[in-house]
Amino acid sequence: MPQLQSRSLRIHADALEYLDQTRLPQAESWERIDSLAAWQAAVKRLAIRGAPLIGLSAAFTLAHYAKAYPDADWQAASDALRATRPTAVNLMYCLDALEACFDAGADALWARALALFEEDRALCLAMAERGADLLRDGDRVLTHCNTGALATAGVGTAIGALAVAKSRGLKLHVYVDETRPLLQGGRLTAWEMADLGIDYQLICDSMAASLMAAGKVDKIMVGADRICANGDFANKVGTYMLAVLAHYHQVPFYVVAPYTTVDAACATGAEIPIEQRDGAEVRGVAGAFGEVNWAPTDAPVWNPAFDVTPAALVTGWVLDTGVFDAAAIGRGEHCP
Ligand SMILES: CSC[C@H]1O[C@H](OP(=O)(O)O)[C@H](O)[C@@H]1O
Repeated sequence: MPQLQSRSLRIHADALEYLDQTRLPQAESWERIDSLAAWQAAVKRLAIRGAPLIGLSAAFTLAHYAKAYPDADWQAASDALRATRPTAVNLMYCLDALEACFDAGADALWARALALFEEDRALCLAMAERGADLLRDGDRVLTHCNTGALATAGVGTAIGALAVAKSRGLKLHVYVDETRPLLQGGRLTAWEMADLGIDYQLICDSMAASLMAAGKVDKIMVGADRICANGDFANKVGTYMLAVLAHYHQVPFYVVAPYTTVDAACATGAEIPIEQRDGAEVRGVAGAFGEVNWAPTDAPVWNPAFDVTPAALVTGWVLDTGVFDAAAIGRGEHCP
């Protein structure tokens, strides 16, 4: 019986189980993590994904490692986890938090990991409430990638706002970007929309422009992997395209994230490390549904996992502590 669990994590005293997100929606397959390498492999292939979830699962993996290997080099272990995916700052936030407890021993790491998990669960609900406050009955909302319960310890970030709005009785229609190349929208958000009973339509990323031109989108809500001190932010590739379109079509564009996604040490988006991923992800696709390659096997590929949206294109930053403009983020007003 897990001590704690979320939609995609089961936390035991000595191990972690995760819902393999590469196999959704066709299969709900739970896998076990019992080593640093197992966590790294799961995160690298996005079986574990989503900025908050990456950080939280790393925290428990490090805490388990410290308990199992009290005389090992915990800093080297933390450094190995930190290097796995460079863009989502929640990973660094969680590992920094555990490293600050090294002198207090393994039990302190475990307690800190539990606190981080409960913190994220609370942050999700807080930001979801604020995001839902921005929605109106009948709104047609466009989302990108996946920002639901699968990616966090709680109700999610942008999708959390949709879930809370639905629980308040608002009728929404959600356009779900399939989100090439790994299809987090088509596979995971569509699955979560059905689970939440929210009316939605799945679209190809290339269809978003025509939707906005037809006046069919009232708001856009996306997540974030790292928000800079000036409000620039990194999110799944394709987000910047939506922001430019939203600006042109005067559609309100919101980023929804916990305060733990804000990196005050990162002055502007130019400083965000953008993860470059294997070209095979663009030449074809694989999952529980099977595998197919449509491009020439030697087709050269450019595959950045994220892109950066400048603060000037953002209507508001919806955090657990409130809804802010770029200047307020820069003044640190979002900090609890
Ligand atoms: C609440 S998850 C935030 C963020 O993480 C996703 O990236 P990935 O699927 O590569 O882990 C996506 O950018 C979401 O918006």
